[in-house]
Amino acid sequence: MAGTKKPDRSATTVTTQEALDFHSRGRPGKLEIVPTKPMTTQRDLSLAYSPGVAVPVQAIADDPSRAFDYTTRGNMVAVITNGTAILGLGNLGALAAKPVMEGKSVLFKRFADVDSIDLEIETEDADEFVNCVRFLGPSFGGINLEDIKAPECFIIEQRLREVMDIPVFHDDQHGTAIIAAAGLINALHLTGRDLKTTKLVCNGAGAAAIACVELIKAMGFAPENIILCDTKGVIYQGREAGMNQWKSAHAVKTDRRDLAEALEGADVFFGLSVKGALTDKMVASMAANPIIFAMANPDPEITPEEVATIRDDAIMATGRSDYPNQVNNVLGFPYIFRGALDVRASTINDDMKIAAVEALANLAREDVPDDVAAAYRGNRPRFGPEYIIPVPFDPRLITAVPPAVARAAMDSGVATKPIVNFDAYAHELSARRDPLASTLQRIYTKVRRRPKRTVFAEGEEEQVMRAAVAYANQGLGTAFLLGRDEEVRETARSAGIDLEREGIELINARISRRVEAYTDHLYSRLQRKGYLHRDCQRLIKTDRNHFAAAMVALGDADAMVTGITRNYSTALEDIRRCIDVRPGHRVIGVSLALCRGRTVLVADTAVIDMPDSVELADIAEEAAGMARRLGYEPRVAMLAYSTFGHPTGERAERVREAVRILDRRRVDFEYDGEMAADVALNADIMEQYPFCRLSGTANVLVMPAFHSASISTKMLQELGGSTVIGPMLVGLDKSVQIVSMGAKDSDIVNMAAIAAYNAMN
Ligand SMILES: NC(=O)C1=CN([C@@H]2O[C@H](COP(=O)(O)OP(=O)(O)OC[C@H]3O[C@@H](n4cnc5c(N)ncnc54)[C@H](OP(=O)(O)O)[C@@H]3O)[C@@H](O)[C@H]2O)C=CC1
Ligand SMILES: CC(=O)C(=O)O
Ligand SMILES: [Mg+2]
Repeated sequence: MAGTKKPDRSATTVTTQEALDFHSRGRPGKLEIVPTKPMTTQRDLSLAYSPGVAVPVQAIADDPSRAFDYTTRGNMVAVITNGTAILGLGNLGALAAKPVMEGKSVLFKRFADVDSIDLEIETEDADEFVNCVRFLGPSFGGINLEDIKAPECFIIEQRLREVMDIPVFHDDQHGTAIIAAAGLINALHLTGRDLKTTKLVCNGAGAAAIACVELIKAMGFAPENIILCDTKGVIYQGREAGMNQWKSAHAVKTDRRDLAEALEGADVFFGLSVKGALTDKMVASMAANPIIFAMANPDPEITPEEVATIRDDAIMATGRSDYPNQVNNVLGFPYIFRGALDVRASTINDDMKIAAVEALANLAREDVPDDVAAAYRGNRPRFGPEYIIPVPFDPRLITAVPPAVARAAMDSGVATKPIVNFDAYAHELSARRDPLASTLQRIYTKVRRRPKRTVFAEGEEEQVMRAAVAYANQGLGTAFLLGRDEEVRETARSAGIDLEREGIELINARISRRVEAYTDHLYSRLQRKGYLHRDCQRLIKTDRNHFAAAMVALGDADAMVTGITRNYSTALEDIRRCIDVRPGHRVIGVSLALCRGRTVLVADTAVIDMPDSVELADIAEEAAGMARRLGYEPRVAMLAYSTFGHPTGERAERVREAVRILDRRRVDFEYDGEMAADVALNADIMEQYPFCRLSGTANVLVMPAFHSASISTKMLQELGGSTVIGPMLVGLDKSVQIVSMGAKDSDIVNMAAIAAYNAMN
């Protein structure tokens, strides 16, 4: 059997500094609350607050189910902890747990569009905890308990389930059990084992471990074949030290007394304890084709590398995202709550959990279609020892797990609002995916498969260094940092950035062996534009953009990113001296904007000031090409202040002429215009023009001029809360991206990834 010899760690570990910066940058933490209704006028105030608010108040008082229509309750889950078992870090208190809880809330939103808020409760007393939570029911559609240690977690969950009429779900218990069970079913299948005769040892007898063992027993595992261990060794019948009723329920008759003895000849190891608990010797003593799920976080009981040095017949899983087979409850809680909320389930019962197990296990056995393959690092995964469970970024999860959970809730009688049309429900679920994140994910994945050498022209800047490190760390390729050695190293030292790592190369233009070749290249292009050879040499030696662009022009780098120290047009001028326009193309800027779940490309946001009709048609073609490269089938709206001839005017006529040019060119994408932005983006308004040739609302907006493009994208960003990426430069013969001045390291990495991606297209 293929073993775990080469764990894929291409998106490798982050540094301590990166983790702290990520959390402190901008608004501290990972969450903010954003209103969903306007609150700008006296009327808004009257509706949202007094007197208008009294109307839904009365409606809810008359019929409590109306709270789901008039408040956030139906889509809101509280993530609640007391911090007594934070990951595998132990009892570090409620406050220290907050980053994990904020993280869980963000994952709820990111993966399943469930709104969520974290609540940290400062007590270790189960009664106090229960009393604190039990009265919060009206605020939420569900309660996700997190990182509360055993045995208190069992008492707390049980009591809350009894007194609350919404789902109460301890994620570390049931989320973990569901994912581990799904992975186990597939691992047993791959190793030809029968559930009823397999021998399993679980290290840890806390929240996660007890729930895992209970679930697999419910699925048919023989109780006598499961041995639980804790800090005191094997939990055997008659043991007294460190016991409680939940451990006792799983005590077995055995002479084995410690983990090493328990594991001799065992088929399966479940680690839900602490880092390093499993030794080489123990792994060696297990049966042939052992199944090892080392699930402690952040560091597993044993690493895949360690197992690979001992044997090559193991199926290995961890809780981490940087190895294959991530058995982590992130695959469960967002989707389980999505399904439960969508049918307004009163609880999450065993049928719903088992439905989730089956949905996850089956998904891993399905062929991975092209558009989904992008969610996976490396090669397209195929069901096997290194792929027993889907990855969290698999976009199929949202349409696979919630419907299964919802159906099970309906069948088991706990759904108060059954789903009538499951096809329509599947569409609704797809629309909840974050399209921009999927686009970026696809770009990152493709680049990881064919890593590129990208030159970061402004290598002396701190955020550029961070971006270069992230670029290399994420397996996107080699990052060339351009700058004077001493300056670069000094800045890195004082900022605590470690540049001495694989994938980072410092390049000093002044002493580079390639200065002559780059100078000759530049001179051949500029000699008839008033430049002497020595002028070109000075530009190459002293100007980072010229040197970097020459590197790309002569094939010493695949892609380039610049822009934080120089304005866009100056940087573009520098680059154009070294790099041609791609034959038959035009250089423009395209911005990608995500607003309220919709993604649109806007062009030209960077280059042509006042385009004429031919230029507008060219912009439409370039933008449509970019849309296709990013995975969108373009529907291009040629925008103006007027719609299909009304009102008339000189600029509108230019846009109309551009449409006629596109007609004559017989381009192979949908386009129409001129039209106003609301016609392009609002299906109801577009319907008033039944002759419009767009088959749906536009996803590419060609603006009548640079100023309207730039102004509208910036307004979208600042006032509309949109995420805007770009302008992305298209039409050059080599791949270059220019970020905006003062861009953050994360923006720079995204643009570097886009540059690397364009370099392969
Ligand atoms: N991959 C995933 O999705 C998840 C992973 N986990 C991981 O599981 C682990 C436990 O979490 P949780 O159940 O919530 O915590 P709990 O505090 O409820 O349980 C911890 C258990 O681990 C046992 N333990 C601690 N150290 C050792 C050791 N050296 N040898 C054997 N047993 C040990 C404890 O034993 P004793 O009873 O004697 O104190 C206890 O039974 C953590 O590392 C956590 O990150 C948890 C949830 C999800
Ligand atoms: C993943 C998780 O919830 C934990 O390790 O606690
Ligand atoms: Mg947890």
